[in-house]
Amino acid sequence: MNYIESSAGDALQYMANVYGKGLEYEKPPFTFHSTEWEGLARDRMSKNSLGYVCGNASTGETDRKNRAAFQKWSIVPRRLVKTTTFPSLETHLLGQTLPVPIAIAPVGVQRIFNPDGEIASAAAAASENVPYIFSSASASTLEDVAKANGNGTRWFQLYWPGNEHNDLTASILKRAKANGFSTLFVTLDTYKLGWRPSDLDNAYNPFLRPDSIGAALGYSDPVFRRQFKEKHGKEIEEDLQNAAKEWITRIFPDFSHGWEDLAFLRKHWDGPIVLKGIQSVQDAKMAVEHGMDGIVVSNHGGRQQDGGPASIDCLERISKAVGSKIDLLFDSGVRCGSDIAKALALGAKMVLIGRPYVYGLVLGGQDGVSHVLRSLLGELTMDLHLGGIPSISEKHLNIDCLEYSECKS
Ligand SMILES: Cc1cc2nc3c(=O)[nH]c(=O)nc-3n(C[C@H](O)[C@H](O)[C@H](O)COP(=O)(O)O)c2cc1C
Ligand SMILES: O=C(O)C(=O)c1ccccc1
Repeated sequence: MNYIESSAGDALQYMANVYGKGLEYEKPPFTFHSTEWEGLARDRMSKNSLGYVCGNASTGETDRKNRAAFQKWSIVPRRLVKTTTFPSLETHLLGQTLPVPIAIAPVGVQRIFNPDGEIASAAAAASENVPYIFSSASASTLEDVAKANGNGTRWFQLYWPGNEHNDLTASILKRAKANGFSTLFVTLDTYKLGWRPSDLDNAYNPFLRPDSIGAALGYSDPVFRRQFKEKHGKEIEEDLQNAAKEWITRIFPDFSHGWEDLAFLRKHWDGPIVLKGIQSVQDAKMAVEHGMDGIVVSNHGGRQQDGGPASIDCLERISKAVGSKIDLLFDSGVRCGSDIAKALALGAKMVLIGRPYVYGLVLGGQDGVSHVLRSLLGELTMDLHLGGIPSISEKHLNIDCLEYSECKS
């Protein structure tokens, strides 16, 4: 029996069992070495899926910078900090108190990684008390994912159709709200997919597979269905290839909205709105001016634009400029517990986990995602605990915990 199935609980409890009792039978589903997850998953994926998840924009420079920049920061441990419990990971953002400071980043088409796709990751998120962000490009409907997520905290990520399709956007938002998605994440960096050589070489677009995976949100939407029928004189199921092509043009309209268009979302969404994909201080200030509740400092894991800055460097600058005015969330390049600690110290209140949980999904479905989340949280707790940092509140964990040096690698 592995520890995910057993009653051993979280990774810290597992650690206590191993170090304290040497419980050999309680093996993890796969390694605790977070640096090995990608390599293991690579061996288990088709060429197309591998190219899709591991692929980056052009030369991969942005992705490499995302990783390298973490190493410029070091957590300086403090000694003789008297504590009697493990550090609290509780975080406060978007008017909520949440038990842990990580969330599942929105990732589309998850069935190319495991037949259960989003259903497995949403169930794992709920069981680990980690918020789940549903992608507009999911391979399952939001209704099915909501069911799998049960009482979990779930948020909705919008790929935003052009203004001429505001009726579709309104319909999607209404469904999301009705199914318990409480916060809206609007991804701003992907109105068109980036220049990704892996997918171009494989001539691969997951939407255009024969099963047109990734269009579930559209196919289940009454407005999209009606429009398709009016235009083509048939149901979506009778012409999946055209339906997929049409859906792509809806959620990737080719051109960006403007700041003024946010008013439409505010009118149609009763809850917090978070802009995902912010990198510049100017845009962070604009988000504040436009009354947004949060921003995700993110460059989409370097998948959209090459030659960009490291996202963690942007976080530092944005945090100094607007950290007290708007909730900051962060992603891009987070691979281990100490990366999470550094992002929190630099001002993020929540850190989104992207590729690592996809590797978990490949390696072990729901249990694999749980293992990745538990492992990252266990590691984060130990990094804080041994650093003499009793909680992640600003009082204890802030930039004073970190030392900066130029990266030598
Ligand atoms: C396979 C894959 C699919 C993704 N799909 C979406 C998506 O549908 N919507 C979105 O906002 N971001 C999407 N992202 C970006 C993630 O939400 C997140 O920003 C990114 O993975 C962070 O970088 P990292 O995984 O390198 O840490 C996707 C990322 C990957 C790897
Ligand atoms: O690949 C991505 O980064 C992404 O955002 C996406 C877009 C469409 C379908 C699936 C994922």
